[in-house]
Amino acid sequence: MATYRVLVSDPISEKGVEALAAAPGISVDVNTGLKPEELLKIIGDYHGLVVRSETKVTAELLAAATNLKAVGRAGVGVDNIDRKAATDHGVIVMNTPTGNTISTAEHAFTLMLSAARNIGPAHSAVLKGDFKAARKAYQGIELNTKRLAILGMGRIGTEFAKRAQAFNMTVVAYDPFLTQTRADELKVELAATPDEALKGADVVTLHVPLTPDTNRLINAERLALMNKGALVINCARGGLIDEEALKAAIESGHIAGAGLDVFEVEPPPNDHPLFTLNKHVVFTPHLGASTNEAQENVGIQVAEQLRDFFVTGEIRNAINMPSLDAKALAEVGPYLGLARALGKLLAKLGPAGPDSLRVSYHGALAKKDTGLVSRTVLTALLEASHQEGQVNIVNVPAVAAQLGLDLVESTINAKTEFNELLVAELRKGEARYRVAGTIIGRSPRIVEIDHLYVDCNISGRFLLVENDDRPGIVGVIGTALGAASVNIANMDLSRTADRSRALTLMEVDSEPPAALIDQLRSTPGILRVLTLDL
Ligand SMILES: NC(=O)C1=CN([C@@H]2O[C@H](COP(=O)(O)OP(=O)(O)OC[C@H]3O[C@@H](n4cnc5c(N)ncnc54)[C@H](O)[C@@H]3O)[C@@H](O)[C@H]2O)C=CC1
Ligand SMILES: O=C(O)CCC(=O)C(=O)O
Repeated sequence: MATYRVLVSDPISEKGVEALAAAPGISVDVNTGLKPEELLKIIGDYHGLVVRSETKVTAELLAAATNLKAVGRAGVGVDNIDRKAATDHGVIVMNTPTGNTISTAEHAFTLMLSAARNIGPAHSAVLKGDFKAARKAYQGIELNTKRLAILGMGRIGTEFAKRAQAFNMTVVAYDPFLTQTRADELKVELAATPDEALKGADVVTLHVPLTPDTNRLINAERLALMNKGALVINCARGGLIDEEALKAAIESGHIAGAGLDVFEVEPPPNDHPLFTLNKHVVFTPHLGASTNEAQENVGIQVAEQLRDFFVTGEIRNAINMPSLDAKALAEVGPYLGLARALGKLLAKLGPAGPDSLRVSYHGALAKKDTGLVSRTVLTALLEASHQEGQVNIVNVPAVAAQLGLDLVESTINAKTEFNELLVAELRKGEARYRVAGTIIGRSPRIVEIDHLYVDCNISGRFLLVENDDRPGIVGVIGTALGAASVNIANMDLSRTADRSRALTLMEVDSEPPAALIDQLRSTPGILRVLTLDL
């Protein structure tokens, strides 16, 4: 069994490390706190990498990670991972979306309560002996009946809303994917835009990912839409807020305070502009997910996901390719080998520079989760014209797009003579090159080549000969193979209904020599000769 080396470069729970190390064929090194240049030196030795938010998985690191197959993020946000570079290098990126939801919602809620009641500065004042002065200085606000804007109504935003409702706050939410039905279910007002949510809000809490679209989502104009004396809570990502604009709004007295767990740059510099406003802002050092429970959840989840990926090929919570759970994998798994064979076959049969690859699914197969099967056909097709390792299941859509090759998938419930049929067709202009296969019993078989029925294994060495359908050709081929000492293991004959064309597909025990191929190609009546290594 292959051994996969996994590096854990940020601290995760011990149970997570144990779960990974116990998996067959996986060895784990825990090496946290490495400097980027130190990580760069060793990353080439690893097949898997486990990170939290400290390790920056940059394009440079990925370029050096020549053996890397998967990065597991023990947490939600993947903004510390260059997703495009990972995809281009064929590296799967997985996160653990559910393990720290409650802890983060609770932490954001704690920041809201702390900001509303000045817990941070009041605490410091007590320690400094300013008890009496602090009792005067730190009069807070009640949250009861206040209007709360939630930007990002995903897992954490939804948990925050439930807690706010228990405090009798009115909740308005903006999220491009929040429907009116879901908003009604959650008993929140649905805002059509972030501005609509912020207008007249007493508190805003952010629960969106940091992306180019959400960068500086909260700026001076949006802060101005909120009520005077409003609070700003950010337990998502620092880059969501224009920190200078927040400072100005607090200094002007329009915004009363803030609770911030995250910073645009982490760790923040000692002269961070907001640090002078520590009477108004409560800070925590990115602690949202730092509870025993959350860390155990995400540590175990990431370990199990990586283990299953390396041991069984199951893909869960991938952010750069379709996921495939154990049940779906069991259903389509037998088709993956067939898909590879069809892709390789098309690479031999098809033209250079095809326009599109159409993969269609017939019968019961049409109802299964076949995204990975289509990608497998495409990968095998493109591998044939690329250097080893250049194209794989993760980066194949990007490679195909660069080549101008469209992948078109269709599910067709029409009856065929097979219960299930996988058809792959390359198109270039009006020309079509089509192959198909199915599973018979437990055995994957290629059953069609360019509309001619065959019955052929999906692996082995083959000689394909297309010829005019006339007597004697099979004899010529057999004699030539015998003379070259190439033994025929299996042979399949097929012809068109009008008997104009015939196909002979032979599984052979050794590589047919080039001279034999030339000899067959120059034989009258033989139209095409191909060797296939499936
Ligand atoms: N401080 C910490 O330790 C932690 C921070 N986080 C951060 O919290 C974020 C949210 O986490 P989850 O709720 O688990 O993610 P999620 O994926 O369940 O929810 C994110 C929501 O944001 C919405 N969204 C995307 N773009 C938006 C936009 N422009 N405006 C409004 N909504 C938008 C999405 O539709 C989605 O519903 C993560 O991306 C991560 O950055 C997560 C865990 C811990
Ligand atoms: O690993 C951590 O503690 C950070 C968690 C986080 O920010 C996330 O899950 O997005």
